[in-house]
Amino acid sequence: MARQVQVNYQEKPCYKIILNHSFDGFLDALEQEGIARDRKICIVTDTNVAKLYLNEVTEICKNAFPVVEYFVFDAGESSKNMATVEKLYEYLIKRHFDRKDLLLALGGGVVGDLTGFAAATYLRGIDFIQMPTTLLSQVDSSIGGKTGVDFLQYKNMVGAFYMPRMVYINIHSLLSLPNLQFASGMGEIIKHGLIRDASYYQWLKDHQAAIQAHDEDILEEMVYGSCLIKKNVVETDPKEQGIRAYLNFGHTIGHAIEKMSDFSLYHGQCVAIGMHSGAYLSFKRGHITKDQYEDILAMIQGFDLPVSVSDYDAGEILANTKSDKKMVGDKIKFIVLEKIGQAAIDMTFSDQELLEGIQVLLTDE
Ligand SMILES: O=C(O)C(=O)C[C@@H](O)[C@H](O)[C@H](O)COP(=O)(O)O
Repeated sequence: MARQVQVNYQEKPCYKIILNHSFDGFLDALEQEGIARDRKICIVTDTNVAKLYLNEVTEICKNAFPVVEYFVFDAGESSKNMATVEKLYEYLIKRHFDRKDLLLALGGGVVGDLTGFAAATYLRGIDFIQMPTTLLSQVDSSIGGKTGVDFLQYKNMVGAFYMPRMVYINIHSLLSLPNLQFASGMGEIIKHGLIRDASYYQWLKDHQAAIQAHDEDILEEMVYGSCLIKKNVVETDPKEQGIRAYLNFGHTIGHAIEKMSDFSLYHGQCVAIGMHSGAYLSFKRGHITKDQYEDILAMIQGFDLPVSVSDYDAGEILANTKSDKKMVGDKIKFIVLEKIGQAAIDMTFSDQELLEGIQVLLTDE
């Protein structure tokens, strides 16, 4: 086995992130973590991931579990809702899944968030394992126990903090990712460096060519580094009472653009665009220099991510930003960079300043 990261919850060991280069080590990982196998398992995945990995993972599970079921839903953010969760509940009820049984989330962020939420609520909570297959889910959404679905016009509006029993990462699955999805994950990875670790940010710059060539050892190093940063943040503040909000850098405006694009832009692309605003406003507040601001833009673009949008109205973006669930009264909980590698919460931005931060994103094309 390659590397492992222990994640604690409320200062007690809770689950491990296990990095590997195939799905083959999954049974050994279950054994190592003392996860019982004399129970039913339901693999939850989407139509895209099912084509790639469902057979392989099902065969592996059949060597360990007496009953292996699978539930496949349509790929995409449009499935991340209560209707899909209800279908999953029904599927589990019909197959007599009880409280000692297990769910396995095989896929990206939508699969992990939705399966985790179903696990948190079905029979008041059954075990689940995260098996993230996208870059974004490996470094971000599978870690920290945020589970949930979108509701009405709000992203991740209904959910629960609910910890997985294990996160099993197969780095090799990154090699089959479409370029846009790989870039989307890089958005969160760049964010990790910017908010928490300047040396990791520099490392990403220094290894850009190898990362983009998908050198598997370098990818492992990068995923491991990001997992460590995320682990550190969620251990310090598991329920987002304080510094966990730093992980929202780029998300406040990013979520608004994601929704306005009708989810045609990937999450990480929208975070990249949102980070542009965050970096710009950090520069305007005098926290970072113009050179650093420009360096951040170049870094984001260097990893094939957008820093602007066309055909959007600044006022509309602001209005959508203000409908984010993270508003405190009429104030936006905005995340800025105090310097490269250190974020801060700032609730003092006026609408005028925010509009200026949005304006820099808009192009005429
Ligand atoms: O784990 C967290 O906390 C994060 O905020 C990580 C984000 O990158 C992630 O997109 C998260 O799902 C956003 O959560 P939300 O509470 O802002 O919806």
